Amino acid sequence: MKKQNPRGGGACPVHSLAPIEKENECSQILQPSLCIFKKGKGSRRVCARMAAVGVLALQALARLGVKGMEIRKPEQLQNVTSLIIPGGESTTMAKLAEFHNLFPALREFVKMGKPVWGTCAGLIFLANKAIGQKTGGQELVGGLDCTVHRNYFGSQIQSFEAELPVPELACKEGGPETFRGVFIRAPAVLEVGPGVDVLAECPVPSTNVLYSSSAVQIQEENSVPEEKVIVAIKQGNLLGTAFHPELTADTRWHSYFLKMASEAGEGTSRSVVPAGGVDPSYDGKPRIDLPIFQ
Ligand SMILES: NC(=O)CC[C@H](N)C(=O)O
Repeated sequence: MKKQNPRGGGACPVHSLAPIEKENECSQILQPSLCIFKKGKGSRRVCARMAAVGVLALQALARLGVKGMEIRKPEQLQNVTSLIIPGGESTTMAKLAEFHNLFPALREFVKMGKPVWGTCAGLIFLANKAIGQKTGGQELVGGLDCTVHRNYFGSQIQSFEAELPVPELACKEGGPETFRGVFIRAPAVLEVGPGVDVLAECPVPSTNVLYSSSAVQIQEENSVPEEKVIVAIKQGNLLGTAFHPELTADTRWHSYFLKMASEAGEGTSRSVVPAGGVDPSYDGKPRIDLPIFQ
C-alpha cells in the first residue's frame, strides 16, 4: 500500500468535522482508527496508518478462525450478534459515530445484552462516565458502570508495555499468568460499580508522572498514592480493556470474548464485529507472531 503522509495532506476527521486543537493532530495519533485526511482540493484519503491498524485488529480474529466485518452504518448492527469497538481516538470516533448516527443503535445493542468489547478508546465509549475529555466533552455509548480517565497514563509518548497479572484470563484460557499489555495513550478505570469484575490492574510506579490534573487530584484527595490502576473489566456481556490485545501475538483476550459471545447464546459463527463467520482461509495453524510495539 502506498504510504500517505497526513502532515503533507493536512487533515483528518478531527480537522474536517471539528476545529483543530493541534496542528497536524492526525499525524501524531499512533492509532487513528478513523483518520482520514484531505489530499489536494476536495479529495479525501484514508490515512495509511488507519488501514494498517484495521488489518491488525482483524488479523487477531483471523488467527482464531473468525472473520471480522466492519460496521459503518447503524443498520449493519442488525447483521451481527456481538461487537468489538476498537482503539483509536475517542473524541474523533465519537464525532464520526455521531455524524453517522450510530449512537442510538450502539446503545440499543448494549441494552439488548449483546456482547460488546471495547479496547482503549472503545473502553472509553462503553464507560458510563469519562473524565479528562476535550473541551465540550464527547458522547458515550455507556453501559459499563465505571468512570474512565481518557488519557490516564499521559500523552502519546508515555505509551508503554507492561506485564499484567491476569488471573481470570489464565483460569479461563490457560497460558501464562500474565499478559503483555500494550498501552497507547491509554485510558484507565478509576472507579467501578458493584456489578463490575476487575480482570486486570496495572502497577503505577510512584515515580510515574500523571499528566492529568484530575488523576492527580484524585490521588491527592485520597492522600494515598495509587499503586495499581484498573485496566480490564467485565460487566455482564460487556468487556473493556485499556490496552491493545490485538497488537500482541497472545489471542487469549480475543478467545475470552468469543467465549462470552457464544455463552450469550449466539455462537461465534456470525458474531464478532468487526465480525461474521469462520475465516475460510484459516487452516488451524498458528499464525506468525505480530511485532510487539516498542
Ligand atoms: N489507543 C487508544 O485507543 C487511545 C485512546 C485515547 N486516550 C482517547 O481518548 O481516545
